Amino acid sequence: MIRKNIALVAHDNKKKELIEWSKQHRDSMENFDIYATGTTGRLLEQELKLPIRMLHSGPLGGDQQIGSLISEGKIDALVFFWDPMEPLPHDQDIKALLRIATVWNIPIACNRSTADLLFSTPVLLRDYERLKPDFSEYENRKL
Ligand SMILES: O=C(CO)COP(=O)(O)O
Repeated sequence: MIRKNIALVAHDNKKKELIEWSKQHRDSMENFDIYATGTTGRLLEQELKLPIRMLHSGPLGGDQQIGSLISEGKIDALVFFWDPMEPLPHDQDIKALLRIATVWNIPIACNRSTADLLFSTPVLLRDYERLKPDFSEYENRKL
């Protein structure tokens, strides 16, 4: 079975929820290589006792690092519990991450119920072969 890569990110007001959720799904987590932004990653490592590939903290570029990995085809799913109630200094990075994940057709779970759905099926782990978007029209456009 090919190991899949998952990115986990949560804003401060959502970290508790992400940790609870990931503990609930710890068995499934073991099957993934986990990437996370700095503070989220540190907390997850403490709680799950699983290796986490830690990136920068979000405001220092972590969202952009995950976006870059997505555009290189290295992330298979994104669980991003972002905070809908508070503006953050790196709002543009957050928007950019959500955008690039959409562009590359990555499954994105932004709340617990969607994350539960994502993990309630073995599809993501086993036979899930994400349809790669066709960018040829964009790449070959005549200017
Ligand atoms: O800000 C974040 C995502 O936008 C998350 O960063 P931290 O995991 O470092 O808190």
